Amino acid sequence: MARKIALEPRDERVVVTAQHVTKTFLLRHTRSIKEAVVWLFKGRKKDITNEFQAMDDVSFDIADGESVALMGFNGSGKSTTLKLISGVMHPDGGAVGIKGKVAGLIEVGAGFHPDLTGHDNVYLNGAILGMTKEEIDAAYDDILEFADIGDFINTEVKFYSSGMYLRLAFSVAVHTNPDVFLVDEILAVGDEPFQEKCKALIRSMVRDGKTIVIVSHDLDMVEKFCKRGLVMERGRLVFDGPCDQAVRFLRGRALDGSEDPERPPLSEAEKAKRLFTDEERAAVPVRVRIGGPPLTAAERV
Ligand SMILES: Nc1ncnc2c1ncn2[C@@H]1O[C@H](COP(=O)(O)OP(=O)(O)OP(=O)(O)O)[C@@H](O)[C@H]1O
Repeated sequence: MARKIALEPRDERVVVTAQHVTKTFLLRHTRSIKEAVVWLFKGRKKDITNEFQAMDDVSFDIADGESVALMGFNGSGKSTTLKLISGVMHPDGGAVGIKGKVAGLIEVGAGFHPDLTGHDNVYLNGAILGMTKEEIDAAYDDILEFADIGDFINTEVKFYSSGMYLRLAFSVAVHTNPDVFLVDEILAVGDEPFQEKCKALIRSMVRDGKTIVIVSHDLDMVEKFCKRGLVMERGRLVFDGPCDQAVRFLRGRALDGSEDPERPPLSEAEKAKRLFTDEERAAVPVRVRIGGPPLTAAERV
């Protein structure tokens, strides 16, 4: 469970809040025995581990019924953010608050036991996600129908393909009827018909006003599904606004390479190819403060 904090009474519609969240990972460097001996004899000068800040003072609120896309380049901190919301990970600093039941697909098969059959895992996973036995009994046929894995339901899940895992895990998660539904990129391992089925389901959830947070690199898809977009960059939240603007912002970053600290300044020809002019960037507000004075997109670029 995520650390519970008192949600600000200023807006009771808020169902997820992240306040000044930081998360640091310890990176261990593997060394050969020879390198380790040299390291010992040289007085253990350089640390054998170093820290990596995956989330750096990230704050946002998500209101009931919002559909939010969490975007950014590889390693920007999206999955870590989702894990903190789901409660499988805790922040080092700041706080994450959740109102209601959270479920979704963060890692395919997380919560599945490899030696149990699909059937037994439905009950195990359903219980982990907060369902009672009666609720699972009532939803069981629907779970099976949506997963559509036939007789494999009676096979141990260690023999499943990754797509079968996804089908069953997604189906259980959906049928827990969560208040906040989280979806990570993992839809990618399903075949096309199943992906379409999931997308149709997500679309209907959005229509029904369910709170959804989607992490995806499929910008066309998230633009269709989500009203709001958050863009992360090296552990920081750099954009929070309408999803179409967030997608343009991210594509602009990809084109002008401005997220790469090693990159030399842009040539005039490269600048001409950018989606956003400097004036347009200045006009796009960054709604979430990242500490310090209020920012505009132009100041961040
Ligand atoms: N358990 C962990 N231990 C060490 N480092 C980690 C751990 N989990 C994530 N990281 C690091 O934190 C950073 C952010 O990872 P995260 O998975 O949140 O990024 P992401 O934006 O989801 O990336 P991608 O688009 O590639 O999935 C990465 O550099 C990653 O290597």
